[in-house]
Amino acid sequence: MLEIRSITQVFGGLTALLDVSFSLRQGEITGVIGPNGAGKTTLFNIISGIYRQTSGQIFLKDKNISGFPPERLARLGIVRTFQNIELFGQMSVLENVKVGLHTKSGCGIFSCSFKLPWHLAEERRITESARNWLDFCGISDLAEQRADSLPFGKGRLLEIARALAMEPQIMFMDEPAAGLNSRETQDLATLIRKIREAGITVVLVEHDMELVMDVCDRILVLNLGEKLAEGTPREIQENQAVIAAYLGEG
Ligand SMILES: Nc1ncnc2c1ncn2[C@@H]1O[C@H](COP(=O)(O)OP(=O)(O)OP(=O)(O)O)[C@@H](O)[C@H]1O
Repeated sequence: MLEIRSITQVFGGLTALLDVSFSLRQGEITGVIGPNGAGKTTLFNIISGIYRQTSGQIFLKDKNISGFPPERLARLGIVRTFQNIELFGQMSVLENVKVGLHTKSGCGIFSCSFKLPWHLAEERRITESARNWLDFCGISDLAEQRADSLPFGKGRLLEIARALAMEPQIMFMDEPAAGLNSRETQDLATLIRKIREAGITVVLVEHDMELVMDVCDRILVLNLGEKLAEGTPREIQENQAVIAAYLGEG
């Protein structure tokens, strides 16, 4: 469904990605792994419209989406979460999710404040939908709390709920397990599978190998900016080049 064709990214004299190609399959969880500096974040930043690649193209189904900015990609159903959680701290948990829904509905926060009948109905629909996504992520009991009062792990779940509220086709998650304890990481694995069951294609960059091997259907391995391997978790764990470059190091 999403196809990356020969992506190269050069920063000054440094080639961060060289001729990387791969395809995402609909409804699968794909992991992107590799040693520090392998180019994982750069690839994510290109696919999510933050960087413009030096060369190469990205296709969503048959549409060339190379160079589309993040808002336009979001409208096409491509959303991402960030490694550093970025919430509206003074707003409630529920309001944080509603912001994403307002952006999508065209019923802006200001126009909704006029409280015309259509807007009231729309506001109710948005609140209900936001509550459903909080429930989906297991944090509906925190709906009225201020976002900046949440423990770190719950903040991560809220960020995921907010991204899901955009109703993505593809969700990119940048190190979702970073900073989580082992219990929270297990719950995250359950949530990621649930996201796939909801029909959303998931891509994660992640250093937690246990999580990656546990949840991913396929894995892309980058090393020094190049594609080193691609395959199922078992194939990757048995791949000699991957063991030598990466998995063997621990
Ligand atoms: N904006 C930038 N300007 C210059 N060089 C950059 C920039 N972004 C990344 N790089 C370089 O590109 C290479 C790949 O970095 P990248 O952050 O994509 O790797 P990574 O696989 O995500 O690493 P990590 O696991 O440490 O996050 C590195 O050598 C990095 O220093």
